[in-house]
Amino acid sequence: MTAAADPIKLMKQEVGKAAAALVESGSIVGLGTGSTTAYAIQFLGDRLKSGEIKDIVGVPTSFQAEVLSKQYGIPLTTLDAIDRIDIAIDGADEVDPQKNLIKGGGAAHTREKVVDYLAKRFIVVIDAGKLVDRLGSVFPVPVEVIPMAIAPVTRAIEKLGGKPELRMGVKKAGPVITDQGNMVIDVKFDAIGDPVNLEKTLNNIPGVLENGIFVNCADLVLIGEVKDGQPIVRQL
Ligand SMILES: O=C[C@H](O)[C@H](O)[C@H](O)COP(=O)(O)O
Repeated sequence: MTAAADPIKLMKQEVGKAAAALVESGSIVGLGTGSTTAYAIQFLGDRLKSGEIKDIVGVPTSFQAEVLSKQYGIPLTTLDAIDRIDIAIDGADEVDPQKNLIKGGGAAHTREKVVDYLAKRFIVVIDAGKLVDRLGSVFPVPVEVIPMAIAPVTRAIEKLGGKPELRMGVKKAGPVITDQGNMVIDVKFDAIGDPVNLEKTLNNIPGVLENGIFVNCADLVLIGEVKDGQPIVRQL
């Protein structure tokens, strides 16, 4: 007897495949972080290996993306060696109807923001469970903070009405440390009425490096769903 396929995994695979299919030969590709983007990187590597596309080069947004890209044979570069990113593929933790995002569930939002905003075309890959009417409904906003400023930043966030929580490691004692050597405060807001302003306000607190609100940057959101037992992809 075979085990039933995990529907979330199926949706992520399907949406990852759909995003990888949008990459053309000769492209410089921003490679996002997380479990959904991991499938896009895998399928992109498959297309390269089979000769379906050629001459692509990737810009990874995290150590995870770098390791996966190497595993799947995608050549990599850095931002100082290129003058454009043609397309970026990245996941999200929440997406609202205006295609605004909360990202950073994997603590990679700072590098992701640099790469995703630079891309001429930014494709977001999610499963249907990430769609919300209003940002902040479920997921807290990740805020990357330099370690010496954790206490004052926490107090400043409380004054804004947020409920801050220092992100702790799993299978590691103590806080999560980002690829930049910083910490992450996850901030729960009751509901985010004005994501444009909240993004700026959080980034204006001294000691904050970057937060996970991404506004006005996603060009296309690919949503994985399961319909009649089959995974499908629709667009927002
Ligand atoms: O820091 C991580 C990223 O922003 C991810 O893209 C985001 O958390 C979504 O990840 P996943 O596809 O694993 O849900």
